[in-house]
Amino acid sequence: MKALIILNPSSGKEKAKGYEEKLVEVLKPRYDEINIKYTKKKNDAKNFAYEAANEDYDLVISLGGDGTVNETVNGIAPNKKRPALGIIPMGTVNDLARALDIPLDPEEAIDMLKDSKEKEIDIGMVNERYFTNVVSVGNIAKAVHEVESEEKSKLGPLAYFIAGTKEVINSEDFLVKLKYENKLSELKISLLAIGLSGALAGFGDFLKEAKPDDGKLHVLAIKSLDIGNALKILPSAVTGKITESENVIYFTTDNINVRLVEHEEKESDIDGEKGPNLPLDIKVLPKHLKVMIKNS
Ligand SMILES: Nc1ncnc2c1ncn2[C@@H]1O[C@H](COP(=O)(O)OP(=O)(O)OP(=O)(O)O)[C@@H](O)[C@H]1O
Repeated sequence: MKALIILNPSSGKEKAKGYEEKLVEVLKPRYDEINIKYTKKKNDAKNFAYEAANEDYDLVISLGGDGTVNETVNGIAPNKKRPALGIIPMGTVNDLARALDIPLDPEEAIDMLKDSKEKEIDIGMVNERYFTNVVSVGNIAKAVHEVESEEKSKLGPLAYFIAGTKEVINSEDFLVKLKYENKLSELKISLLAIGLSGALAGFGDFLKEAKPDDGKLHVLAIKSLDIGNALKILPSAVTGKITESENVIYFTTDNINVRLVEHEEKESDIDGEKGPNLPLDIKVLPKHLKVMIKNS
């Protein structure tokens, strides 16, 4: 068994390297070959993961923040034979770790690997890129990623929603054309989020219906929002019933095309990073990625 650790020395306020030794010790009983590669710049993690898949590695561990996880997934995903992904979260948001209940404390995440199992999860493809959590159009995702971690752990989904709501209210509506499963709809909205799991942009249990391996894209569109109807949505968001709210359109599909009707340009956000401008072609790749999770 072969494992590769992709370590971003700049992650987690440059603390990532401090976890290297412990991680190697924990992997030793299960893996007879363990290698470490350090990233220096953009796309290193993606290239290292791609090479590892072609060199028959069984496991690739991302020791870094969400940027490193995203690149690692983008390196693993295009291959026929795909190593499992391990996540030692060193970021501020750690979306995928949150969604899969992987400990957010790096020490605990390393300890988890002593007794872990592989889980196959869906990932998505948007234009030529892979994503693990959510593609959004509108200002909400940016806002969500700006919420302080302390606020997050105290308030949970509520903190995200409040941050998001502020941005949604301040953002301009836009007209989109959605094409999915032979249906065509034109909507005036202030936010569109297309996600794989319930942790839409870190919303925790925001969408109770969504499971990381249900083979579906969960499409959530919020119609024009003012303070009044934002406050109406709030209680349903906290209880995970946002889809029942009258200002929200929610459906599932396995692929969708999103284009603008009036605006000339609008950019997307993919898993908290800048994505391509619209139009977007999005599809789900069911159970395409194996991730190490708690064995319980
Ligand atoms: N040795 C390095 N020094 C500085 N930057 C690096 C190095 N290696 C990779 N990077 C850059 O680090 C970024 C990814 O950082 P990281 O994995 O910490 O994600 P993040 O999204 O910044 O995390 P978060 O915002 O959650 O803390 C990428 O843009 C990559 O180009």
